[in-house]
Amino acid sequence: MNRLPVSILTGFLGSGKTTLLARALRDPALAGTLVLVNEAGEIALDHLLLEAVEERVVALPSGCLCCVVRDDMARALDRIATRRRAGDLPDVTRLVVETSGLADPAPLLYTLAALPALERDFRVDTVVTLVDAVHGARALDRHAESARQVAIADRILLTKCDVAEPADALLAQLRGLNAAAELLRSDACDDLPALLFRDAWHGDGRRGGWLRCEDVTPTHGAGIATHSLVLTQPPTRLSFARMLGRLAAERGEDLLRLKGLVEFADQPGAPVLINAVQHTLYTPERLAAWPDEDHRSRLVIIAQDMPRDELLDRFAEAGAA
Ligand SMILES: Nc1nc2c(ncn2[C@@H]2O[C@H](COP(=O)(O)OP(=O)(O)OP(=O)(O)O)[C@@H](O)[C@H]2O)c(=O)[nH]1
Repeated sequence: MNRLPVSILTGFLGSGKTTLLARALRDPALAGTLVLVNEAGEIALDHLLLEAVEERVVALPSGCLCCVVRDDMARALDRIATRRRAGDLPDVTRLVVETSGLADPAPLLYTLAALPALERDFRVDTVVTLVDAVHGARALDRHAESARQVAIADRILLTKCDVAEPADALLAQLRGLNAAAELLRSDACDDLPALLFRDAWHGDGRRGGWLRCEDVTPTHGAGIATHSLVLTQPPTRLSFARMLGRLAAERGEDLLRLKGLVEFADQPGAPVLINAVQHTLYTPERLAAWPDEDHRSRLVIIAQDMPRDELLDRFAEAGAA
């Protein structure tokens, strides 16, 4: 059975997640989409707002997607997987998880990857983070969760551009937090199924779009920066795996996202797609060929309070820089 693609929809309180999801679910292309909603308040309301598809929406108990609720999430996912395997959900082809506006979404990605039972059944496709063009800058300044939601995104969607044009300062802030993500506006985005699901982790990797981002020095108070590294020497698979394992173990909290295409000395000819979120290293995937003419091994790392020199030292240790 194929793994169910999962889209994670995140964004600070009131950024427009439920509004967007209600719009998206009216699209026939998303007919087979199951939705998990996780809310911050005591009373779950969002699932009521998604009435058009209520039978497809499961509201989790209140709370953030932090350690406490991770169990509920894991249980909900496990139930979906079990029912699918039993042939109970023949029409379900995708899953959207709307996170609480107060949640750091990294633990959810961790839950999906770290539990073998879930990794077998689900595949994180895209992380979409909504940022309110009106209040977004303030949320980013005041709430670390908001910054982490942006840092972990594959796509950042600016909402409420009908009310205010996003300020240059906000755009610079977003770029400073995550130069690798695609930056889109909701008023110019009609194809919501394609926004939520585009096989970003793998598809983007093949096209290498996110690898073309430039280095960005930390401008944000939270100390989150995007580092682009080009490896000058091919590491061996073992030295690279050891180094990444150490990085994830020692600095996992601060390693928000790592993606890369690396050609190994002991496996030349094609690159391997590397993906990590915090403590979680996803199974590397060997591509059939380089996605474009650029055959340099390269990585994009979004991290908090991690000086570039520290990263360079670690890669040098693995014989890669
Ligand atoms: N003008 C305008 N209003 C919007 C837009 N998107 C959302 N809103 C409004 O913003 C408010 C909050 O939107 P929600 O969709 O509830 O936001 P949310 O992210 O689900 O909120 P939480 O569940 O609290 O995290 C609602 O009143 C929406 O109608 C937009 O693009 N333009």
